[in-house]
Amino acid sequence: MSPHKLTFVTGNRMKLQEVRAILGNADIDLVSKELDVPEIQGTTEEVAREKCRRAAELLQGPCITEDTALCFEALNGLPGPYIKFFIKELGLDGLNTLLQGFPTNNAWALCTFAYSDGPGTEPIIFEGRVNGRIVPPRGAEKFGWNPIFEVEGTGKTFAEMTEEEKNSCSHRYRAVNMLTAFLRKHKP
Ligand SMILES: O=c1nc[nH]c2c1ncn2[C@H]1C[C@H](O)[C@@H](COP(=O)(O)OP(=O)(O)OP(=O)(O)O)O1
Ligand SMILES: [Mg+2]
Repeated sequence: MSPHKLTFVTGNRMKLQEVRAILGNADIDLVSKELDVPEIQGTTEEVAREKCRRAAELLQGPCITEDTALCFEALNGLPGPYIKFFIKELGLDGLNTLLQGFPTNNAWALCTFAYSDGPGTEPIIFEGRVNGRIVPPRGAEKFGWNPIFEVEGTGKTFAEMTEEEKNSCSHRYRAVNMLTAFLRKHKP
């Protein structure tokens, strides 16, 4: 059987690297397209859906996109899909300061993949979630909020894990598995 060709539209090389590692030798030929697709405001699902619709329009073909949210329990799920702007303006220390005075630093990481069959079709959504808490930065500052997200039950931030460790328990790992299960079943 020939591998399933899939175009992943993202401007983030770290995401691409992780998705490739998670896919490993799954029967998927991942092609990447580095486009910066405009992102709307809304719930994580709305943001993810619209991002994929716009990517499919730009590409004029089928594609997948991914949107990552970091959600603080104390803030009812914010910053959520807006985490990128919060990191840019506040930094990792600032995100810790933000939670001072709140009773909990519980958080969850949410990865939302969207699959589109092409322009004009409704994207299908796959979510992966991991619980944890926001802590002062620990580990290498290589990728986004990795140093401040301590994964529940591990005592480690994502930045303190090896790539293999992170890729076998992450929000992204869980979402990719749902996507590949769908593709195997519905797009053989
Ligand atoms: O596993 C992760 N561990 C740590 N940080 C992460 C992770 N995954 C995304 N991130 C960061 C990147 C960006 O600051 C924000 C998500 O924003 P998000 O719009 O989904 O990503 P992006 O704009 O970098 O790439 P894309 O072109 O796919 O939208 O959280
Ligand atoms: Mg983005």
